[in-house]
Amino acid sequence: TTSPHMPYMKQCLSLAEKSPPRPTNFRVGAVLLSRKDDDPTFADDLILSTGYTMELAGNTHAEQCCLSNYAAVHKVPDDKVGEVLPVEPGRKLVMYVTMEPCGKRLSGNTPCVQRITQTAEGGREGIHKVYFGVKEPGTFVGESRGRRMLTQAGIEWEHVSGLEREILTVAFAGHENAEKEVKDALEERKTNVDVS
Ligand SMILES: Nc1nc(=O)c(N)c(NC[C@H](O)[C@H](O)[C@H](O)COP(=O)(O)O)[nH]1
Ligand SMILES: [Zn+2]
Repeated sequence: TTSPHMPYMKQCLSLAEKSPPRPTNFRVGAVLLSRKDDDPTFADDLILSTGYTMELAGNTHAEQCCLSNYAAVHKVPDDKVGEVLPVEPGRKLVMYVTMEPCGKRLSGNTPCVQRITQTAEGGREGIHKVYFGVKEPGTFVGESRGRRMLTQAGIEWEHVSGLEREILTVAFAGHENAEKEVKDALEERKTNVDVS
């Protein structure tokens, strides 16, 4: 039996494939949903928003577009998205993303971990958990710190395994030596198997 997370990771991968290939970032896809507590088959999930890298104008990330799209629909600026995300007893906000959210961006733009943690404000929990399909490869920022920053902010995360090769192939598509970078990233995974 495949994990119940797999359909969402595949949806994120399809979103990532819409991203214009660039050598300066990764092609990533994200889905934000509301999930009922103790709902093992996720039968009552409600999808709230989706996003992919550079979907929105400028140098934008998938998670950033996912949150920005939701903010736009609710007519608030990006930094106020926490105020319009649903807060319902017995339900939690969950984000699926093909790649570990960034804790640092070479461009200096606000990292997605910060955008995710900012959804918790004014006593609202905000995003409760993040599922991602691969750790961020070392290409731009070396050892990735996103998942550790999520933990420090009290946000749960989990690595959904099984689509690493597909996710990395899409992510690196705009890079000079994409094939080698995918191979290296997969090797990197084999050496330090811990995704903690
Ligand atoms: N999780 C994630 N979603 C994305 O949509 C995306 N593009 C990245 N990419 C992470 C990578 O670290 C940054 O793309 C580089 O650090 C360059 O930074 P900019 O993207 O120019 O801000 N990571
Ligand atoms: Zn990011």
